[in-house]
Amino acid sequence: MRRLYLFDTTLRDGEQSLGITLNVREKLEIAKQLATLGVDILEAGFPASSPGDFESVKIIGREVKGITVCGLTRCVKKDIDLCAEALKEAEDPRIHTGIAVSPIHMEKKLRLKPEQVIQKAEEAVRHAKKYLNDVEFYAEDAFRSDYDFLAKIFERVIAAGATVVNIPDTVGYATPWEFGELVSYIKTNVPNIDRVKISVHCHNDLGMATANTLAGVMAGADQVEGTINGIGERAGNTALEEVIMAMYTQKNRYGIDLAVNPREIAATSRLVSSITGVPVPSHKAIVGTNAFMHASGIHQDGILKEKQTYEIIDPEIIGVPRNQIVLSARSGRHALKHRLEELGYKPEDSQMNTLYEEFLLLADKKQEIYDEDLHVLMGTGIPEQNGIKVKNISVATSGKQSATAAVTLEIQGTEITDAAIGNGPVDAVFKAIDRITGKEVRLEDYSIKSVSRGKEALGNATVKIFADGNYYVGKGVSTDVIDASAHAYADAISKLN
Ligand SMILES: CC(=O)SCCNC(=O)CCNC(=O)[C@H](O)C(C)(C)COP(=O)(O)OP(=O)(O)OC[C@H]1O[C@@H](n2cnc3c(N)ncnc32)[C@H](O)[C@@H]1OP(=O)(O)O
Ligand SMILES: CC(C)C(=O)C(=O)O
Ligand SMILES: [Mg+2]
Repeated sequence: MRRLYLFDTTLRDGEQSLGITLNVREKLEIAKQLATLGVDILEAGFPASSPGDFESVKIIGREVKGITVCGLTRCVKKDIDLCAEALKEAEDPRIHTGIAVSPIHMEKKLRLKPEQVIQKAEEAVRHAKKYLNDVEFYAEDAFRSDYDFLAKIFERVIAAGATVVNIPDTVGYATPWEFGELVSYIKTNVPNIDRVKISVHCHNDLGMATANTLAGVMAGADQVEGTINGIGERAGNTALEEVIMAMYTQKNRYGIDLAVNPREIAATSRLVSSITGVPVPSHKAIVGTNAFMHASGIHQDGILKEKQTYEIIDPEIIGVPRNQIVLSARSGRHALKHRLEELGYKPEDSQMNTLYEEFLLLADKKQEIYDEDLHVLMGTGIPEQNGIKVKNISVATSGKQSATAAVTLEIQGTEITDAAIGNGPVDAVFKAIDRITGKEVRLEDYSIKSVSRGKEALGNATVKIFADGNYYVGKGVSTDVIDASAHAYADAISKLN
């Protein structure tokens, strides 16, 4: 069996998605789940980018063990010094340094001659090696580079001590057969390439990131880079869950071994979506809510006769259980506990009474309780309301005219009420919250979607605000959309310093 290493960059390239800014606590929570999933390398951030990113890499390196923790740098000494400093307490640290190698990037962006680029690359790798042994070198925009030049720069960074060479298709321009050829070219034309690991890092601009990554693996790559749910710069990165399951379903055919636990895929996807505020499309491969649903009669008939007629993956393998018990207000604690355990939760007996009371309150409003409701009940997706709690809302609307909202918030133990007029009830509620908190924020995005099913489905509101030069995402869940929206807005504001 050939071992394939999984390099997760959800917290670095994934966080480069427009509008995502995660704080240290949020990044640490995702990092711990990625370690539970079993990725081999976790790229925690770009320490030179901001004090917040530095802190995240430092804390993840300190807290998350049993995994390689990596930080990104440019071929700039100051970036490398900061990265090494941030990784000081990591058990198994890696510096990921590199520079662009395509003619357009070297000439127009870096304004450097090819030989100067090689020198910077060598110096950066040598400098990083002063701090630690494991140094990965990325050749940004490798796919659009001159392959002889690419081979030359890899030869020189390997001589300087690189342990991994990364071949990125930075702008997602490759097709699978071309990308496979590139990896083969590097394998056969770079002296001493067998001393290092080859990594592939693909972007999804043409919708081919996963296909290109697999072509790279078939051509001999040892490591694949990607993000959970495929989030990332522009159209995103390779979705790691797709690579994992492509390998898993084809394990016997290709003889590739991974260290991951596929049962954690669904939970990891949910956590990343919930914390980043980036929804997973319902038809998304592997982790979309419809990925294991069968809608049309001929398919349903086939599935009932033999699951494998239309199902290439047993959903339980990725942690999506087949639902056998229908939960309602008539269910008891045993049924609730059984289903929660099937979903992967481990409720303590002492928690069950409170959980059951909350369950009954929800079940009285709904005919049926679905798994999505239970995830919300268990707190996955319900944000902590740090400091600001929504205590009461009353809204009056008059047809097409403006709406009035009175809102009571509890801020650090004190209840404050105020009212405002708005262009519709949600706007009125947000304006009342602004009056109470006195914060200057700009609403960037607002969406509400159902997170469960049925007439009384839970509404999941996501609010993105801009304040103090940063974006903040807040979430709120309730059977009442105005209430969910108010919680989401208060949650976003509570993240401001
Ligand atoms: C393909 C990728 O995903 S690469 C990673 C992208 N991630 C990021 O950019 C992280 C967020 N970025 C940042 O916080 C900032 O851009 C910083 C801290 C990295 C740099 O900020 P600044 O010093 O203000 O530079 P700015 O971003 O405006 O310009 C980039 C500079 O780095 C140079 N540069 C770009 N890539 C590299 C590299 N890999 N190695 C060396 N120099 C590089 C550019 O040529 C430019 O140099 P110049 O100022 O001499 O023209
Ligand atoms: C920094 C490198 C690895 C990158 O993200 C890219 O080239 O896409
Ligand atoms: Mg990238």
